[in-house]
Order: sequence, then structure tokens, then C-alpha cells
Amino acid sequence: MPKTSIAESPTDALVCEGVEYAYGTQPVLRGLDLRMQPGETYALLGGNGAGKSTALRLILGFDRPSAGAIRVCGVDVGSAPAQARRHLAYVPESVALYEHLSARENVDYFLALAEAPRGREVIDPALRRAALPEAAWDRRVGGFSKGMRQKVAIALAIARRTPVLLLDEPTSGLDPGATTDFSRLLQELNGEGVAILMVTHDLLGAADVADRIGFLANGRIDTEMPAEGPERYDVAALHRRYALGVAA
Ligand SMILES: Nc1ncnc2c1ncn2[C@@H]1O[C@H](COP(=O)(O)OP(=O)(O)OP(=O)(O)O)[C@@H](O)[C@H]1O
Repeated sequence: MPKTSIAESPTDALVCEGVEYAYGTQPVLRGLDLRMQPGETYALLGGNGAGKSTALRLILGFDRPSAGAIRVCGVDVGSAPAQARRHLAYVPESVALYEHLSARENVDYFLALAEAPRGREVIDPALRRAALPEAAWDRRVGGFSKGMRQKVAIALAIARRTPVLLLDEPTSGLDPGATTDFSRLLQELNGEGVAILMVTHDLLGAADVADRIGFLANGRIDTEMPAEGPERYDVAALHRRYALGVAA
């Protein structure tokens, strides 16, 4: 039986409760707790190997926690992973696309796989919002740069119109101008009620867009900072937090 919390709000977009996970004998998550509301952006930071991507895999239902529970829009990922995934769009760090298909065709194909509404009226606005130049929409993605591929993946995620968006290093292939556009897009999506969980090493980007920043160490979020004051976050303090390492 999934655990339920008395404190849970019926409007929670994403809940991770006491999540534990190990690869073989190596524990990675040791009681991860995270609760996100609709319209909120949460930046998940942490050193290399802290378990950020593992947490995303568990939320997506690709692996199962050994303890704890994960719910997406109230749906328990452990007992109904496919149903939970309908509420989730995911932009991975390395984007796998069909090389011989165009940007439009890729988005169309993946929407079909997700059994989501398709057609130009869905795909074109998403490609535009993802800032992929219109001249590239009908070109094969085989010739695309990393940043252009990332924009196709972002367009697909937007086109799905899911209430929860998971992003793994979303700005790693984007140039500074595209990163600024992307931050603006995330704020727009927040305004539309989308909850965004973003794994990133980009402290300035996180400080720019996140409502909360959590630092993953020792398998749980050991430091959490809300946005506050005109400076929002103390980025220098975040840098110092990395220097302390995972054992801090
Ligand atoms: N498939 C796997 N098999 C065994 N161990 C794994 C596997 N995937 C990840 N790990 C280990 O689990 C730990 C957490 O990895 P994870 O990729 O979740 O970290 P991360 O925080 O996303 O790291 P990074 O910032 O480097 O991307 C690491 O020690 C890693 O070596």
C-alpha cells in the first residue's frame, strides 16, 4: 500500500515521500522528500553522483524505489506508472531523436506514441515557443546541433501540455540568448500552472527561475532555499555548498 501523508494537499503536483533507492549494494537515495505545487519551479542541485538523475528516473517510473512513495498529480507511480506518466513530460540531458525525420515529424511521432493530441495547430506553436527557427522545422534533425535538438525536445514537452515537467540539465546545449529565452518560457509555463522540476548545475540559471532550490546530498535534500529578497538567492553560498561535498 502506498504511504499517504496527512499534510498532503489535493493540489500537490508532485510528491516524493521517504524515497529510497540503491544500485545493488550502493545506496543512492536515503529518504528523499519533495513536495511541489502547481505553477512552481524547483531546481534540484547536487554534486556529481548525488542521485539527481536517479530521482528523475524514479519519478518517471523507469525504476521503483525500495521504500517510500512517489505521486504525480495524486497518482501513485509505483502502482500506476503509465497513468502517472500521462501527467509528466521529460526533457532528458541527451536527447534521442529520429535522425531521418524532421523536427516537426519527430514531435508528431512522439506525440503519437504518447497518445497525445497532434497536428500542426499543436506542433507549430510548441516549436515556436521552444525558439527553434522556423527554417529548421522541416529539416532532418540529423544535421541539428545539440542546442537545436534540445529545443525539439523542449517543444515536444510543451506540446504534451502536461501539468508536470521534468528537466535534466535543460540549458546544457543552449547559448546564453537561448538560455534567457528558455528562462522566460519556464516562467510562462509556471503562469499556466505547470510544475517544473529542473536538475541543473547552472547556479545562475537556477537562481534566475526557481521558486525553491534544493541541494541533494547523502541521498536526501539536506538544504533547501526559498526565493526571498531582491537578490533572490545567495549564489556564492550555493557555490560554497558544493565545496562542502556530499558528506556535509
Ligand atoms: N545504472 C547504474 N548502475 C549502477 N550505478 C549507477 C547507475 N546509474 C547511476 N549509478 C550511480 O548512482 C549514483 C547517482 O547517479 P546519478 O546519475 O543519479 O547522479 P547525478 O546526481 O545525476 O550525477 P551528475 O550530476 O553527475 O549527472 C552514482 O554514484 C552513479 O555512479
